[in-house]
Amino acid sequence: MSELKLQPLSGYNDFPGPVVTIIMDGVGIGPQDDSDGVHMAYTPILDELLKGELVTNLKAHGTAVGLPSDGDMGNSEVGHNALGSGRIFSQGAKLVNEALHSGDLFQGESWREIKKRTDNGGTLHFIGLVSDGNVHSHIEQLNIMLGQCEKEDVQNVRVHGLVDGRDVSPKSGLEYFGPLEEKLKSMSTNGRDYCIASGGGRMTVTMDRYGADWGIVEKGWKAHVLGEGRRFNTACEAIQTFYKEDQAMIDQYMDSFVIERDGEPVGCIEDGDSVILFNFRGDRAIELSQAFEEKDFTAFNRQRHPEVFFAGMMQYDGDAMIPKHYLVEPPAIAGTMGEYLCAAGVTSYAISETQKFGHVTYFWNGNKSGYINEELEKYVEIESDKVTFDLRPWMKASEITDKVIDAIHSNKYKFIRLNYANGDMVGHTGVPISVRIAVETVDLMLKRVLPVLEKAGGVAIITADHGNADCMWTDKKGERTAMVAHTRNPVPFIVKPYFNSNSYSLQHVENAGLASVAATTINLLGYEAPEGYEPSLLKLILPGSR
Ligand SMILES: O=C(O)[C@H](O)COP(=O)(O)O
Ligand SMILES: [Mn+2]
Ligand SMILES: [Mn+2]
Repeated sequence: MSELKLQPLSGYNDFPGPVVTIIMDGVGIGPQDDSDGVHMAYTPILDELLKGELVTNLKAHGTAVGLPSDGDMGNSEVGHNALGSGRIFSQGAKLVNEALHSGDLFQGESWREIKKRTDNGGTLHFIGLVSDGNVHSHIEQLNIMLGQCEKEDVQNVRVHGLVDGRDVSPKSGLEYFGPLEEKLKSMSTNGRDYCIASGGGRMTVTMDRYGADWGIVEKGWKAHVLGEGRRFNTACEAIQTFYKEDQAMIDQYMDSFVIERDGEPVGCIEDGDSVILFNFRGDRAIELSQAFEEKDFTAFNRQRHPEVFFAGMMQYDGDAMIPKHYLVEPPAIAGTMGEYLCAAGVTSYAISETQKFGHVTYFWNGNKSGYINEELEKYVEIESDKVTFDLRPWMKASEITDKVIDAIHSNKYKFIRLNYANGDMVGHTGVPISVRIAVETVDLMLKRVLPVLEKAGGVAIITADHGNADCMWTDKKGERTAMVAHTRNPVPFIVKPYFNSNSYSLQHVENAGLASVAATTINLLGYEAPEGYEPSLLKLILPGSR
């Protein structure tokens, strides 16, 4: 533990209230036109805060958060990893690419075990998100693995593909499933039999997170494992049929589908088979992993629990070791801010609603679930509604705020962090009227929290993990397409102190990104930032030094 010791910040005077970090999920700084849902919303509080002295923009995408290139939009995982760990780690998207291109992945124990099973007649099933969104998966990574299967002459391969439309454009499924089905067909020579076996929209089928709605995983289990769901001859036929039957249908909400051949599901998962969950990001991969791995599983009735070799693209939870087998070693995110603060005896409080609860705990703590030190920390989850959030854009922001106000009043916590999910979760629906209400909700919450913090004599840090609401549509030759994915825009960074014991100025940091928030927070709590952390965005002005 000794290397986790924080050194006191010289010249620092303590103040009575807490440091409160408010993450406005998905609220980036956009083009300030009518496609920008943050700009379009009525946000008097945020507008005023942005005029303050301790205000800047932060990079929240691409290499600033450990993604392969600056063409990659940010996301909650990499954003909260950076916020909580104060450093930039090469993330799943990048690590998997490296392991695939070097071929290391195919030398690993998991791949070799899978090969043994397929040599013994087992089918290899790939389950995952079929798109190039690069948030949870990338189709090119699936393609490389399929190429290797062909090269190693794996006989039977089935793909259970989830339709995206959330990290990519809302009705783009055929652009990915068309070429994939073609590719699988062309690989089916010399006795090989490769095809898509089942699938469905990612928000309806399989990819639930944080236990928000296990029914989603059950639906996936039924389609992928048991072969239960509406039958089609091909995945493209399924997608086209869903579009035809409902003009308003968008990919992420599609029902499950099962591909049949000669009247039977073409790819149920059976004893002796292998399964690769090819998503690299953990939050929406953990529940399916548990369904495959846990002996005494109670979240839903599996009906049948096949004996398979199950491997994740990565290990999704390093503490709980979920899953046991995986293809690529995840980033080793140690020495997080939470670990340092616990070692220094600093009390903290983390809160969000279900959809983002793991973001301020699990992602924040370097993809580890559970408390670091239960005596010093309190984690609170408010149960999210089970709807598409265009229907309830206020989400649970008020309930979160009530609790935060209580936490400030209690005087028990020196550091409070919270995530308002609205800008992001509603941003993903692409419904402008709802996005506007979502952003206005967050502004109203600031109006509620800040006066309480002012009374307590604390300091607020207000920022976001990436953009989303800041772009609601794209316009091509006068035709608007809903933009439901995250953006590559910077995010606001605002420090609002309500004390007069210290005085700060902004410190210029070249290419400042989200990872600098941790050092800043640790400084505000009275400590030097740990070695290796990205530089703080604030400078403490010592008396007489101005
Ligand atoms: O999982 C999701 O909802 C999206 O793919 C990414 O959103 P998040 O990174 O904000 O969670
Ligand atoms: Mn987010
Ligand atoms: Mn999002």
